[in-house]
Amino acid sequence: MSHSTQARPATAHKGAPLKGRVRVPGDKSISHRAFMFGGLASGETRITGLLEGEDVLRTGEAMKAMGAVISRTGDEWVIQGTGNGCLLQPEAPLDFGNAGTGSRLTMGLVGTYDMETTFVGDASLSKRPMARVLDPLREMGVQVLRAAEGDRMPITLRGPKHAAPITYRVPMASAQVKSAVLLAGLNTPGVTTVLEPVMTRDHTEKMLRGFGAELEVETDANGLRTIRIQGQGRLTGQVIAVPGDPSSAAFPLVAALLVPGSDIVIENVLMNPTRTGLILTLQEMGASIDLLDRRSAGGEDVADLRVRSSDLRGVVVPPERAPSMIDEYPVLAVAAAFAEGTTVMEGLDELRVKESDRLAAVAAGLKANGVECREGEASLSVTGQPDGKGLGGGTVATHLDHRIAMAFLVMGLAAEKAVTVDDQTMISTSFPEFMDLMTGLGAEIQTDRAA
Ligand SMILES: O=C(O)C1=C[C@@H](OP(=O)(O)O)[C@@H](O)[C@H](O)C1
Ligand SMILES: C=C(OP(=O)(O)O)C(=O)O
Repeated sequence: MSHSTQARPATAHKGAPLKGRVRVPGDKSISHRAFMFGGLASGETRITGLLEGEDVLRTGEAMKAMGAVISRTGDEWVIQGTGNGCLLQPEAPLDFGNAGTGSRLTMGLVGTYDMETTFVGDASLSKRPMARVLDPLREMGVQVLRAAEGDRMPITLRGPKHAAPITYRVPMASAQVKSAVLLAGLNTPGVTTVLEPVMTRDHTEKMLRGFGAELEVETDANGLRTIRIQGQGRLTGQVIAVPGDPSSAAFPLVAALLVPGSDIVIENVLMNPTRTGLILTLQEMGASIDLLDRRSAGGEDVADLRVRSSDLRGVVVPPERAPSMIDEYPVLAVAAAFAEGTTVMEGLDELRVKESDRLAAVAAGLKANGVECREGEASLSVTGQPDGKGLGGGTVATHLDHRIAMAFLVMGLAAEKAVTVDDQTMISTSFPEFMDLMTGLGAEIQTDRAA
């Protein structure tokens, strides 16, 4: 298992303005799905721009363990898929490391196969709730042979001889749960239906269609989405260019807003409307973010983002916006720490079950660095200090959570005193180039000796 590696702290200091043009790595959600659907389809899938973060690479390893042939040639990843309905029983447990998306989607993907599959993960993933995926799978006939208390990993699934299609209303705003049910439907005869009351990222729907699945979506007047997938259809290999991840772009973006005199461009960022809540919120706060050269690439909207340092003011972020910026709250809270007035964020219940309890981790990190904030059950309010005076000087506990580490390193670039995070190793799960990219823009971040 990977994360027995020693913790490596890092410290960020206030310094010169950030300048330059950068590209962030490929979108994590699309990269996971590209490996999965390519591994399942008939024929060859070729992927450029794939995120080569640990989370995604583990999905690739899992697909290999079930029969896909995956190789990297130059900048391209090439997959020979197993062909529809032909996944093989893996010989060893599938180790998903830190990745909720990889593990939950794969449970859906393989759960309805007539085979036994074991899922393991690191200390963070082993604490995360899996009942949200196991419950609908049970309804489809999947047996959970083993699970730790409260339906947590390690988990062993045994697929049924004949899976049954279901209609499932997703009880929380979660693209992972929606996707797991749709993927289970792929190997189930008949039509599997997912009802989604609150729209979440739609990469599964879009990409499955692109691979040739028979999938239809209807949205009613109240915004309820009905997604129907015809089981046992045929997926065919595709050519995929993965756009830059807006959830990774968020870190250099907020850093450039906060460090006076900064002016940067982040190229080729995914602008799918289910992912742009942070940009909208920051613009409401007064951020100078220009979307340059908006274009369509591989069925997705992308743009180059020009970001200039800006004076921010506090806003109220409505709960219904949460799904479109769910992974961006830690760095938004950091932006709010430098805004005039108070920023109120609501509808954050899902933050409690990410790689860490992000609501608690963010509040503790802000307090350790002199920021006034209040943590509610599912809300956070942060009162800012526009010039960063008096802020910083603390060490933040990251709890194996990449986004907590990156968010607080961004804070250190603008606070009066340096900010230290207790461990930067997890950053490689989603953004291995983070340190190089940030220091290339002029940021002062030092890696400290192993703790
Ligand atoms: O489907 C996906 O690719 C993801 C969905 C989100 O999780 P939830 O579905 O748990 O909200 C998000 O936090 C995660 O980083 C990626
Ligand atoms: C929540 C995240 O990922 P996952 O659920 O895939 O671990 C994230 O990347 O912020």
